Amino acid sequence: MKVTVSRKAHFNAAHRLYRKDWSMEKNDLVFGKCNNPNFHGHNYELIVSVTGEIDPETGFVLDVKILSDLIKEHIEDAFDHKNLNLDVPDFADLNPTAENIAVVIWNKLRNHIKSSLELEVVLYETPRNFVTYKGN
Ligand SMILES: Nc1nc2c(c(=O)[nH]1)N=C([C@H](O)[C@H](O)COP(=O)(O)OP(=O)(O)OP(=O)(O)O)CN2
Ligand SMILES: [Zn+2]
Repeated sequence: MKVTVSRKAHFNAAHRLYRKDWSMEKNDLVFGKCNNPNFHGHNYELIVSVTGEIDPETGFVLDVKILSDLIKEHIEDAFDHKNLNLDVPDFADLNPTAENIAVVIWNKLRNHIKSSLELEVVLYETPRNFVTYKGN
């Protein structure tokens, strides 16, 4: 019997969507207002879910405090109030789209959660736009 435990988190960050190897015109065409050279920001909402068997001794799939501490240390402290393009090395050469941010978050957390547990990341870039990554 598998159960899913989820934790919500939040970070505020700036970004610009563009490719360094494209002209301004092409970036404008593809990324529109998201290519603003002066950046723009989002209030990102993150839901991290872990699925697995309940430990019969503790009644936990994973102590949600452990999940909360992992998200704070590896995601919130790294991304909150940062410019993703300029301040976060993961995006030095990777466009900080919601898709890429979700994959980066998943990879950062995966190493710290035992492999028998499934991991899913849902990232809301705006209240209406969100992406999901489960590692495949
Ligand atoms: N597939 C993706 N498409 C877009 C992404 C993305 O990460 N993945 N990102 C953006 C921009 O970051 C943009 O800032 C999104 O904001 P906005 O268009 O303002 O958001 P909304 O759709 O919620 O606003 P509306 O008022 O509903 O237009 C664009 N595309
Ligand atoms: Zn944006």
